[in-house]
Amino acid sequence: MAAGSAIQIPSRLPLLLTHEGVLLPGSTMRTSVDSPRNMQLVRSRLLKGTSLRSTIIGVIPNTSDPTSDCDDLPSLHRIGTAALAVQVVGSNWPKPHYTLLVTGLCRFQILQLLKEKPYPVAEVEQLDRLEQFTNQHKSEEELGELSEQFYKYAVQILDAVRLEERFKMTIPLLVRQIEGLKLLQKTRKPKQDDDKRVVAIRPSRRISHIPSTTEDEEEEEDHDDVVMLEKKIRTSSMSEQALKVCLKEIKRLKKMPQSMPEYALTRNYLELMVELPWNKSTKDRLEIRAARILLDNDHYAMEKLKKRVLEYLAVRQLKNNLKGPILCFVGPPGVGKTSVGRSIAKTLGREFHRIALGGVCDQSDIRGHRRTYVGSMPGRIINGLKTVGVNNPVFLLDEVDKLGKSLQGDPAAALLEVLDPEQNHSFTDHYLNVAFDLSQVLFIATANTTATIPPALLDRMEIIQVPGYTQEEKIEIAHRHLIPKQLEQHGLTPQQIQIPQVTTLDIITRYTREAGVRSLDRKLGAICRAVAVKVAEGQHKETKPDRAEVGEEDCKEHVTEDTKTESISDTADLALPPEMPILIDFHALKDILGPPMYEMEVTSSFVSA
Ligand SMILES: Nc1ncnc2c1ncn2[C@@H]1O[C@H](COP(=O)(O)OP(=O)(O)OP(=O)(O)O)[C@@H](O)[C@H]1O
Repeated sequence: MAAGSAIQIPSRLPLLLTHEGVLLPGSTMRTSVDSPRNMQLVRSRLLKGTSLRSTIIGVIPNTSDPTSDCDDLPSLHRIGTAALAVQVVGSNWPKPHYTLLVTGLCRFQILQLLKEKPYPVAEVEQLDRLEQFTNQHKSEEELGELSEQFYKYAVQILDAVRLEERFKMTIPLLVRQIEGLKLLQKTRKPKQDDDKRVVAIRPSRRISHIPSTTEDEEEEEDHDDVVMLEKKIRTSSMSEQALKVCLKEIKRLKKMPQSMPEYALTRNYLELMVELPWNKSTKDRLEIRAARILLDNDHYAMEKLKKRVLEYLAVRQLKNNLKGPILCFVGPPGVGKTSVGRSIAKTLGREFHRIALGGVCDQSDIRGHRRTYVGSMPGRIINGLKTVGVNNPVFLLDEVDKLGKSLQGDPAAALLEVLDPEQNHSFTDHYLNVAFDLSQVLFIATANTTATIPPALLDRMEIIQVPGYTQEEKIEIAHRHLIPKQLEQHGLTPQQIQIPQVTTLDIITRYTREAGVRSLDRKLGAICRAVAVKVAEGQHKETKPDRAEVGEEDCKEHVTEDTKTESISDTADLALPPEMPILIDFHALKDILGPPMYEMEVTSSFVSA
């Protein structure tokens, strides 16, 4: 198959021995040159100084050349490719080597090896017709080039000198290659889809041939959720303005890919809008006589406050939609301001929600953040409405005197709108961005002092002073409310503990000094705890009478064991040990609460006076 009038390659060619990759005529290959023989060939035949000489070399595939010079030349593959070096790049890292870019010209076969050192040179016979260096043989050679990665096949293609033979060899390879490419295309498809998802999720998923059931199911679920959400929006009783906004948002949500952060934001917003009690309210059960009884039962004394609350409720009963003043209970800590608020809600049969305003210094705490903010939330008013689930709860704005002010705005100013009956029917939280009617909400505020309440806010409220209690009132409160409550909390009964009024007076005068009763309540709690221990120990002694003489230490050691073995009937029989009820006298008081805290002070002031 020697070429006739076509271009002839030299009959003697220096040989480059490659061990990876096969250079086929018409293709280009980058090969690393690092064995001494190949290095020598590059230096003396291809390089002239630092520039490249255009020399044709013979590239012999499938030959692992030994790294040492002295070693014999390995056996060479019979057929090689005459090639033109296009580029040589030298490097010293990690060891001296060249990277050679060669273009295959035509096949040749070795006739005779002329020399082995310093690099092999052979007498060759050209096997392919070489007309031009470029596209002439491209169509044939492309076949081989395509399957170049199949190394062993590439060598066979190189060996197939006859065109017919070459086709026979290449076509099955090509078919395999096409199948492989098809498969590759299929597996890559979901990735492309992922990119497309940003624009439209559903259509692209349907086209995809890759079965991804779980993802599809998830999407279907989400789709169902959105449909459900839309249904809820349409059936909810929200205002016309809110409905309009929600429908617009749901339309946006449907088009939005779930991966977008805004998707979750919009969804949260819509869910809140659906959850809000736009039209849901509890029915007021207002009966002034019952209200009076309930207030009297819950709180002792506070006559002025109770009277005003009853007046307020009575007017409400007569005139339903009262745009009345906001009541603000002002008094020292622990005088029952919060608990009266709770009682009012109970009296009216309304939900109760306490909003602690102490330390709030950000306007958005009341009005919410705009939805463009990262981590935006509705304000405390809207949140409270969501929590109670009705639009007519009793909101107790606790500690209005402790509202702060900061760079983030003045929360007191935001409260003005909330508390103004003329304005609050269209209160607009920044997060909702639509008006919500607060006119049905009953606001009650509490404060320790009016001095720090902003005048504009003070102006909107009716101040009811709740003074501190007298000693007698405190004793009554303790015996009517606090002691029964503490006994219940500690699992005690009046048969187990007795606190005489003189002891209560001792606690009030010698252990507490306050206008309210919170400290008194705490001391009573401490007494109940101590008595609970005694009662528990007494029960234990009664269960095991033979151990009565045993030292206290020994008793403690057996507590767990005994508790395990005790039957319920045993404990029931022995619920009242003989020394019950435990009487709390001054000695017991000293034992439990320690020495009196204020006695010495009183005495010394008395003496000095
Ligand atoms: N007149 C009263 N009758 C019955 N219990 C009372 C009375 N006054 C206060 N209490 C009780 O005292 C405790 C403290 O009351 P509460 O928390 O309502 O005080 P407060 O005035 O709101 O205090 P603060 O200003 O610190 O919030 C509650 O358990 C409450 O039941």
